[in-house]
Amino acid sequence: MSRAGLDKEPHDVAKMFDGVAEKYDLTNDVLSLGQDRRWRKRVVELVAPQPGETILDLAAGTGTSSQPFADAGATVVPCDFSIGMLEVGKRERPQLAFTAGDGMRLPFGDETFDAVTISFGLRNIVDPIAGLRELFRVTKPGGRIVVCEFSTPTWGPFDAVYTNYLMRALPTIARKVSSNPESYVYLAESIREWPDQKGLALRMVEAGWGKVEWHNLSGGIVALHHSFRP
Ligand SMILES: C[S@@+](CC[C@H](N)C(=O)[O-])C[C@H]1O[C@@H](n2cnc3c(N)ncnc32)[C@H](O)[C@@H]1O
Repeated sequence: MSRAGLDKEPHDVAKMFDGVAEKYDLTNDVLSLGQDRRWRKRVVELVAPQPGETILDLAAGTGTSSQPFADAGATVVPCDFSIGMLEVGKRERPQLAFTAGDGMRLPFGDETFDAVTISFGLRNIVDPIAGLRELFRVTKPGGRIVVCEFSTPTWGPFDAVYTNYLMRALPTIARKVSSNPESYVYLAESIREWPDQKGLALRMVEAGWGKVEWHNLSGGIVALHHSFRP
């Protein structure tokens, strides 16, 4: 077993991330040509963590997306269902409260968090609307959500070049830098299958969230959707 299928069977997804955990952060930096650092900075700006707040970072993986919230003085709970990713995270960032949990059935009570966020994780959840409902359930009324996910480039010609990168170049580069190159074929396919900016906004509203706005990053390669729990 080296990659999950587009049916996103949870056991296969967790196992696939177990397999890439050791080189996950390095591979991300290489494949995104270093853009991921900029994207992550924008996520933190939008969440705007305040000292004393409690923030859930779902699908946190090794905690790369969680650390900045702790640095800002908030209490962050990085949650993930890949034990391999959690183990690397705990080793690299022992001060963070890594928690094992499935985004479809979160191990937290209702209205626990001031803000919830998920970076490059929602696309992997077998039922994203159910995942968005779970995030809603654990958020306090008035609390906010920021979803960082790959999206659709807004300029047609660029979209064509990007699709070519995704489907051809990315798997080739991944063969050189990743411990599990097949998983990057899944990455490319799952990005192409994922709804565009408006499609994700509609799903968030369907899950109960208030008015959704989004920002495109890197020409729409990534979009940040944000909203609040009414
Ligand atoms: C691409 S990584 C993102 C990690 C981190 N958020 C980041 O920005 O680097 C996606 C993560 O989602 C996790 N994941 C996928 N489906 C999940 C689910 N249903 N519940 C919890 N975690 C899940 C995977 O285990 C993996 O660690």
